[in-house]
Amino acid sequence: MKRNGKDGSQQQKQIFSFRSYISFYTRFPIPWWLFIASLVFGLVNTEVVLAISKYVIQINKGELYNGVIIGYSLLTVLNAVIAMFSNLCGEYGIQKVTLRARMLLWNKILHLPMREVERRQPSSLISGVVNDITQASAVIHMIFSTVASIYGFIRCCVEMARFNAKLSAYMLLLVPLAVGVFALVGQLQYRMMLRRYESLGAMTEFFSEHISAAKHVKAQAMEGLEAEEGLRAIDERYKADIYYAFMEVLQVFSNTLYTSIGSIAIALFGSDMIRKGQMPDTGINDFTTYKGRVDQYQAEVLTHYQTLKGTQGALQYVGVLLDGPEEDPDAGYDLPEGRAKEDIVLERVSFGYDPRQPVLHDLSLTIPAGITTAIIGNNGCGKSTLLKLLQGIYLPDSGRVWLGESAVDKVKLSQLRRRFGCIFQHNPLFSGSVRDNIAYGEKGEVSDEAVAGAARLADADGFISQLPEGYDSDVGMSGALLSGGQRQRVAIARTLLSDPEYLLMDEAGASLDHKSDMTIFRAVREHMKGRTIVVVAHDMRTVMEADHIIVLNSGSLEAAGTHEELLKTSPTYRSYLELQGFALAGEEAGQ
Ligand SMILES: Nc1ncnc2c1ncn2[C@@H]1O[C@H](COP(=O)(O)OP(=O)(O)OP(=O)(O)O)[C@@H](O)[C@H]1O
Repeated sequence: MKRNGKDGSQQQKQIFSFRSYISFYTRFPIPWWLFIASLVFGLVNTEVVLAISKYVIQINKGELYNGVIIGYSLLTVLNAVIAMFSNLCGEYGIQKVTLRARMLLWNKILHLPMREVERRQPSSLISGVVNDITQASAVIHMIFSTVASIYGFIRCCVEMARFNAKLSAYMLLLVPLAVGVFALVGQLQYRMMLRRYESLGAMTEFFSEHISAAKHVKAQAMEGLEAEEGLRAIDERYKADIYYAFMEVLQVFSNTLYTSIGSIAIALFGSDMIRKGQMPDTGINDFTTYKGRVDQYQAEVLTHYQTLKGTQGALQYVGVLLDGPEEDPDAGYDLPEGRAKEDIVLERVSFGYDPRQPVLHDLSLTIPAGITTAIIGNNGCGKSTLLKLLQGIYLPDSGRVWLGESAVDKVKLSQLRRRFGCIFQHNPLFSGSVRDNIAYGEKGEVSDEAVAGAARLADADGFISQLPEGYDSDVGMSGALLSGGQRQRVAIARTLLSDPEYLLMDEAGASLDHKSDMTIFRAVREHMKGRTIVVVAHDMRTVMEADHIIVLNSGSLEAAGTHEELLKTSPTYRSYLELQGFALAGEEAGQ
């Protein structure tokens, strides 16, 4: 299973350029002042470090005066304090960047077009918000640290050159070697990091999907097979981690090797200079003190480059996501005021989740305002898809959906969707109380009476009042503490509380017993009297209660009309009635 959707990561590697990577940081406010403060502390600390070096050289020479010891001690403490403040500001900045980047990503996910949401696995999106985004701050912090490190590098080089210009010149000749090695390792770091994050995403996807299906795994005794599948997901991450660890070892090795080459060069050239009397006997030791500082700052600068490349790999998925399309629910025209007085019209609508495989073909039909319309058809013929097009969850590939005079693809989606209430076969509940779930989506205070009224309409108040804490009872994660039918009633109550102008019911009664299904359906119709209801149902008793019936056949319109009309015009309709045991006498059907 591949993270990053069906297109795989190859395509995303091409899209997420270095420029996109950098422009990621223009998408949210960055607390520059914290990083600047961290930088200033860092620069001051460089001076303190240099001053300490001078004391160290004096101590090495045996100049153990009180002033030297006290100065060395005070500066060492000062160094620690300044470093603490520098880190404090930097860390605070990092956490702020992570917070803002996370919010940015969450908002993006909320506004992804449905096609995009489905193209990406939910767990990949979760992994983006939870894991990947934590890398976002690394680059900002690194920019400032790099400035401090470059400053430190130059200052230490100057001091080193003052101490011994000739030996320093030899050392600087080694710098291009270090740059080359670190650049190579940086490129590797990018690839390894990308692989790590991809495998982490794939592993998260695997476990979230398979753990949530634990019941089915047990029921079918598939533990053995699942163990093998799980091992494959774990193994990918294991390999990515191994490669990354090797790369880190390589990084440390190249750093040590570079430092060792420097030390050997100092020993060779330094001893020669001592022999020729160009340097005091303690010269190598003193020079090494400066050289150590130079190496430290140089390694910092080069490691920052590697971090930059590594972060590019870590943010690849997030970056491509942020660069992708977005739905603006407040763009477009205002919907005219009015309550359910407008027909919904589909005009030559064609649509496919994959445009190469259309689900709806050139479909034209009218859903009359103010009455109940039932949609029937075989499994997979496109009934639910049609409902999604009505609310602009998807837009047609061709043709148009109209709400009265308003084209659905031109109006503000936020206004359009608020006019619709939807009850599906499976409705998600959220962790929290029954009351919270019924009032979900309502702005402002919702009275207990309004919540109870909606629950009564959905025939839910009976079971709710028997729960240990009534309306305050917890429904569990995704409503797991309630039965399927109870969850459905809570969802129906929630939809009715929102008092929609158009109600879409997609096999809403499937998890209810027959009696409750009809009782609730009738109560809902009574409550919605004069408003538009569109119901997708397989139970012909429900269908026959509708005022208008649409029969779909493989994504096309077979027939539309009243029960009596369809008995004459739709073979599919007649066959459904017969299959469910309704006797067809002439043009009438009765049980
Ligand atoms: N999110 C999706 N991505 C890709 N294909 C989808 C998606 N949802 C549905 N389909 C496909 O579109 C077709 C129509 O599905 P739809 O759910 O609209 O059918 P339906 O008539 O409501 O079926 P049922 O009676 O079984 O609920 C099916 O072939 C289905 O596989």
